Amino acid sequence: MDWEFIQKNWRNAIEILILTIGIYQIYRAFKATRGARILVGLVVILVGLTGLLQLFKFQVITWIVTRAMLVLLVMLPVIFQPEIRMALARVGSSRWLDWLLRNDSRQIDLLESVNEAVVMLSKKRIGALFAFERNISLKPQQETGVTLNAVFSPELAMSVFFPKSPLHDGGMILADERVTAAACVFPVSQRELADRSTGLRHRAAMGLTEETDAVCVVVSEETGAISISKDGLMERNLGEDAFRERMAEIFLSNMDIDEKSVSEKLGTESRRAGTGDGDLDAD
Ligand SMILES: Nc1ncnc2c1ncn2[C@@H]1O[C@H](COP(=O)(O)OP(=O)(O)OP(=O)(O)O)[C@@H](O)[C@H]1O
Repeated sequence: MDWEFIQKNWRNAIEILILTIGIYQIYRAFKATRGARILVGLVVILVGLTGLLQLFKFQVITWIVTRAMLVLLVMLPVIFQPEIRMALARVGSSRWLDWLLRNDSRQIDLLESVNEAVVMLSKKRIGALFAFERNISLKPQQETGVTLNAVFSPELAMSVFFPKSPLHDGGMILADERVTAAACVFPVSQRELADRSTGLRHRAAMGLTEETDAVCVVVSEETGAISISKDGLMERNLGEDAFRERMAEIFLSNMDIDEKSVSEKLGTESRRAGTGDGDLDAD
């Protein structure tokens, strides 16, 4: 490799690198979504069709396919609207931007109340589903439930999810440090899950986090197990400490270390004052 070769080709190398990173990032953003399969299907059909047309040189079909591709190009943003929204939201919620848009202490307080509520629900084996709105609005899901617009408290969560309460069926949505609605219906994940026993509450959490950047917390009615769903994936059977740590990681990752230690302290104190009466069970 001589100097002249490098001088001639360095632009190409950078271009290839940018394209590779770009394509990989698009693949990563789409990977966990339902649109991924449609996209792979479309690419396979297009590559196959183009290969065949090059081989046989059918003029009329080539003309039709070229025009159809243009129409498809216009349709793509419509077909992939949820995936595109999610991909953009992921860019928007990257750690760098989070760092710029710091959280305040209200979020620490809310998180502590949520942790306390979830642990209480788990110990009493009361099934619950919480969704935390982030960058993508959960307005469509809110409209399926009952608007509350209330300050969150563990007592409110217990009352809402208490069996036979009028609002216990469905999920509670939290946005801007408030409870916006309860008894909301979330989209149920259609993914083939290895574990066929996964019930509707857990599937609804995964469905919502597949389609939006929300984070869901599920308390199993059957076992009391606590799970967190993010990006369409489910972290199951988190013990009390693991759950608190994971929540802090997700929601407070952009905070200063001393702010975090304040919240950890709060967590320890409220754990000592916990009102639950049983141990967590695994699924
Ligand atoms: N689409 C949905 N959106 C929100 N909540 C839902 C949805 N579908 C079901 N649920 C809630 O899940 C409850 C049924 O849970 P199911 O027993 O099927 O789930 P599960 O994941 O096995 O949970 P558990 O471990 O608590 O039994 C319903 O009573 C309802 O409150």
